[in-house]
Amino acid sequence: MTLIVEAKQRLGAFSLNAAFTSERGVTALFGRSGSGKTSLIRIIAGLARPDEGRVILDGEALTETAAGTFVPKHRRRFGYVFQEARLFPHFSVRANLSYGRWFAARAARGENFDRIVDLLGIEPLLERSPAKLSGGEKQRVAIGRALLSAPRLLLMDEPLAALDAARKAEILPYLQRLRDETDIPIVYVSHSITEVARLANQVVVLSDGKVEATGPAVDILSRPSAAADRKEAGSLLEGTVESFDALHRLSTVALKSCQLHIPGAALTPGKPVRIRVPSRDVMLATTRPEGLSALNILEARIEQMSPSEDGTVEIRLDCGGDAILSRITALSCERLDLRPGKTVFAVIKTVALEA
Ligand SMILES: Nc1ncnc2c1ncn2[C@@H]1O[C@H](COP(=O)(O)OP(=O)(O)OP(=O)(O)O)[C@@H](O)[C@H]1O
Repeated sequence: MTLIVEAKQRLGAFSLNAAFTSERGVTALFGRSGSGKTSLIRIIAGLARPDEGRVILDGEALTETAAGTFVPKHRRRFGYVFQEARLFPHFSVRANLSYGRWFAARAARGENFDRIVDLLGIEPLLERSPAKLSGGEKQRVAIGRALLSAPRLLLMDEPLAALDAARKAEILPYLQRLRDETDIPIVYVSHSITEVARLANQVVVLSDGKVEATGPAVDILSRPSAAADRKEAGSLLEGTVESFDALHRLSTVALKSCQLHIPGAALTPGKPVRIRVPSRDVMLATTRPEGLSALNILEARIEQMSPSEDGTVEIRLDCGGDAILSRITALSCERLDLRPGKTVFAVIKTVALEA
């Protein structure tokens, strides 16, 4: 799959001028409120025409202003999931799902139903009415309905934004399965770094209508500028689960050349995982600390130090090939005489890790 998007559009005082290409998996359109994410996804969907630009999916021009091409929304065979589920209130869940299937190309109907119901865990909900579903359950049904239309591309605009943290956590694993077990490409709009870190293969960062950065999620999200909110800044690491200690509910994850211990969820040995390490949860020591409750103490080399005006310094560490960010005060930097090239020990609060 190759999706090429180029779009210029004036919307009142706002001007969108963005282009990206995506190859597979989940492409996240990420940026703060008002950066142009929804305007761009509307152009991809065929809900809006750009003043200038093109949307090409696998060589087929769906929008191409230079040639006067514009395939209307309903003929693009895309699936949509919005912030609110928009289910038909008088239909059961099963009937809502069948509505999606009705739009599928004839060949794609039928065999998919059970697989999608199973993928999203909605079998027990089939005979209920939408009014009797939680927000998270509704959203899973909406995703199922979109999938049953056998879309060539799935567009998701802040699908978790209306849900509380517990419901978000409940849905994220289903979205990961969707990414890993189907081959439908997804364009996913979000302003949440946590969601993007969990789901995205590729990230397109939008800022004031323009593409500020684009590339693999692991590269883009580990940049200090990726986080709109300083509290969210951190690094994204990829590793493989080595083992799970059931007694202590602790998983061991192998990174490039070191290990991290992660509490909580039973991770499956052999599986790839992502771990986000917020920079404010990484402390530094110049000698290996002893008698400390932290389980993750990694030897690292200081690569780069970027002081901020607020009296803190962001320090980029090389931990045996993996980049980890730490934010500490300028005073601590001075006291520890930190500088690029120096060997330090990164103390990472284990509870802060999420796979
Ligand atoms: N039809 C329009 N006329 C004038 N201005 C518009 C129109 N549509 C969008 N805008 C403006 O364009 C900018 C980008 O809006 P857009 O909804 O694309 O941002 P967003 O990144 O999706 O934001 P959010 O996360 O808040 O939904 C905003 O400043 C918005 O006010």
